[in-house]
Amino acid sequence: MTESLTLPIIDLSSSDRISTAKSIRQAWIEFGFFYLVNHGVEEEMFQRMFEESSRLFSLPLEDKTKMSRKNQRGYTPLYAENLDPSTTSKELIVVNCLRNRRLERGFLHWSFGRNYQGPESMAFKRSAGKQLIYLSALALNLDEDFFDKVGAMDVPMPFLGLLHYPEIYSASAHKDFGMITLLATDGVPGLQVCRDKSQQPGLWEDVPNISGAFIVNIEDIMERWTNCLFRSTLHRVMPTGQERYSAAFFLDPNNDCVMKCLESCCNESCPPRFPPIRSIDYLKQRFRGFIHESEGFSPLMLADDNGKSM
Ligand SMILES: O=C(O)CCC(=O)C(=O)O
Ligand SMILES: [Fe+2]
Repeated sequence: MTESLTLPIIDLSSSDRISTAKSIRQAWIEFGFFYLVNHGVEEEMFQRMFEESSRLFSLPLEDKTKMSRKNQRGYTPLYAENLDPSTTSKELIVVNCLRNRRLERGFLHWSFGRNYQGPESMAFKRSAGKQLIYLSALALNLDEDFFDKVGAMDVPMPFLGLLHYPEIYSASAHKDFGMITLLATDGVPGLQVCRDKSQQPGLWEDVPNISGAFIVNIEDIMERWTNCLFRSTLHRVMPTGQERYSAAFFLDPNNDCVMKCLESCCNESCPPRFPPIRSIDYLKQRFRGFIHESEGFSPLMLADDNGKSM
């Protein structure tokens, strides 16, 4: 039987930012995951977003295919993800949260909470994602605005992935590629993490949903930046026989930001493990081969802020 994991709970509304940053550091070293509460996005917005997601996924396949994935955004059908061909992979719709396209506009409120009054860049400054970036810098003994100073956040790349798992569908074991993920689920179980990927067979633990909380995890870019101090943890979604909806807000640095091992994460006895690399070059390497290039379905490309592929 799979055990349930008790992840730490981080309260974003706490006025003691130093203590919050310490708890985040501990959580990301130990688990790579935590629950985030009091983050400013009301439960009612989660509800509205899942209703809208359900409406979109129930459209006929030909309508969904018209939104086929291009430049990192749009519809990815069942089975198209290339994580593990032996499993039944979910369908998803990816929207870029900092744009004003018709499909994307409706999700801005959800992504940014009630603070959203436009323009999007202002809303982003107050979003839970941005606050987490500030707290992560503090957690790494850096200036709060460190990630602004290195140009990671001047044109951030936040993508909202709406995910749909029909009854028997799942997501195979993977780690996320970017910086930080904020995940909301409709409460149907299935998410599991494997804390020690070297152990064979791996021990998978359930991550129960907490109503109204985000499940937040570190992604590979942050693991690399921190010289593996913070853990990008292997996770998957198992089929439960119930239809399931979730939404993942993937926060990536600006494409041109160069990720160089953070000074607070290396020293003579622990030298940098990875050479510096531009965020876009790293992500391109990682995304290559991730999506099947089937007929009528665009190969995955990364886009700059004007929607041009790079
Ligand atoms: O649906 C979930 O609970 C997890 C989704 C996920 O891990 C992902 O999209 O990267
Ligand atoms: Fe993931």
